[in-house]
Amino acid sequence: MSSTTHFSDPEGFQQQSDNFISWLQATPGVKLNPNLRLADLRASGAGRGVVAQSNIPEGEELFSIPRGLVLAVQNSELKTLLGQDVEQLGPWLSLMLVMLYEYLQGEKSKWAPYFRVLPSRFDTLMFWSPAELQELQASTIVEKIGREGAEQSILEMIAPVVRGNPALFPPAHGVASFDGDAGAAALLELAHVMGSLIMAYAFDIEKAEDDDDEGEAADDSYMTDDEEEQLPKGMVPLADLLNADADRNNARLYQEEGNLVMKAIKPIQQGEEIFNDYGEIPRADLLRRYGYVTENYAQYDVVELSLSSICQAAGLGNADIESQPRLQFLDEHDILDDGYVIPRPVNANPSLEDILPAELVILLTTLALPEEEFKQRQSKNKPPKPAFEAHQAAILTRALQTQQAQYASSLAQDAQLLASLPPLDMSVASDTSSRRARMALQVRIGEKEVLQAVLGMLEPTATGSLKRPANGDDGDSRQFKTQRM
Ligand SMILES: C[S@@+](CC[C@H](N)C(=O)[O-])C[C@H]1O[C@@H](n2cnc3c(N)ncnc32)[C@H](O)[C@@H]1O
Repeated sequence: MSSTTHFSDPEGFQQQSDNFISWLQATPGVKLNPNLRLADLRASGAGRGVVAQSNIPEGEELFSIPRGLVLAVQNSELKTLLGQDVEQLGPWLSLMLVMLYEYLQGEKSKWAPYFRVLPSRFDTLMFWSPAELQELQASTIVEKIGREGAEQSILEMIAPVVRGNPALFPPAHGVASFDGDAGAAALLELAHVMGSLIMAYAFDIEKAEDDDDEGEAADDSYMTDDEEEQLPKGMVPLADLLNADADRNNARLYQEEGNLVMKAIKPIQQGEEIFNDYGEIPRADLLRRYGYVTENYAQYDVVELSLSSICQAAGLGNADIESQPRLQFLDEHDILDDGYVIPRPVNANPSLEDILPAELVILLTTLALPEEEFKQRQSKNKPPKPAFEAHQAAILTRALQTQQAQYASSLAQDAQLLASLPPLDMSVASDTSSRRARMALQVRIGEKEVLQAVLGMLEPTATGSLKRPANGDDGDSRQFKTQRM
């Protein structure tokens, strides 16, 4: 949510929007469709957003931002001033360093009017207290926040550069230097603001020659390990002031040779908000990355099972690949994962084939094989096909039931609690903890609904395990999708 409390100067909100638009209009190469307005949507908890002032046909250009105006490593003078290869820090940390530099330059930065419209406080999970995180109960999203790892990277990779170049990074936030404990705390706070902006606002920037590619929002968690595989990131003024809506996406960013161009992908009516696409993400991830949840993302909710919980449900002592031949076997064939995602069954007549990833079914099948059969498979070096029978269903049911039991409240209790809450009034500065508690409640309700739905679907097959042999020929072999979320 982006309410009044998220912006450092809420009184000057409209003035800053106007100044930002004037800055864009005055920048050579920027093209703005006159039918757009940068709107104040704080009353609905959406901060700023872009709204059509008259009807806009499909395909019309909404705005065009020259590549040179993107707040990105290659456009900042920092790389020349530092005399070191900033890019080697990877896409996240290099942009974070550049944003710290530009932010600390204050009015001297080319992007000063842009910084003034960006929020400085967030509801993303990185900023939740332990007590607030507890409201998510057993949600596996908590393990993906990665605050400790992010802080370690900032202290190891960013802090030495900042401290070694005080003229480029003048201390701010009430400290005389970024050295010492107080300095480190101030630097971490500032770096988290930049990291959160990158997570919720930045785009992956394709190289100019990859003409006409679609722009996609920066993916994945705040500073992941696989940085080498990622494209450089950049903050694209105005493009990142578009909100998103799961059902009403009507605009897309196209990365052309010299410009990043936002175009209408549907006819847009006067007064309609212009929405970018943040992807088909579960509400848990929406909350982690963007700090808000809306009901229409419920269709993308998932439940995640760890490998160790599945192994436990299958009666294995541990999920250690070296000591478990069945896991080792799958790992050698590159079909073993740390965790498995089961999406919400959304079709009118959902089937297990639609929702269970083939890799999960292969794991369950391998774990269910009688020892003799497993040895035969091993000697033939052939993993089993994904066939879903009673024994597999029984293991999966146990794993899901164990997961379900880890939530501190039931789905019925949560649904009752949500129904008893008064409507959220974003026009008054709502108390942060209750706003976050409500969002956590929505996320855990979604996960419990998925658990309940999948358990219901498994029941007919799982109860068959009492009647059918584990390797029974009468089990139903089906086609499972190899594609996972
Ligand atoms: C790319 S920015 C969009 C601009 C943002 N509204 C602002 O004022 O700076 C993404 C942030 O906008 C907010 N947001 C986006 N879509 C939203 C929606 N449908 N409802 C509420 N907040 C939304 C979230 O705070 C999210 O982290």
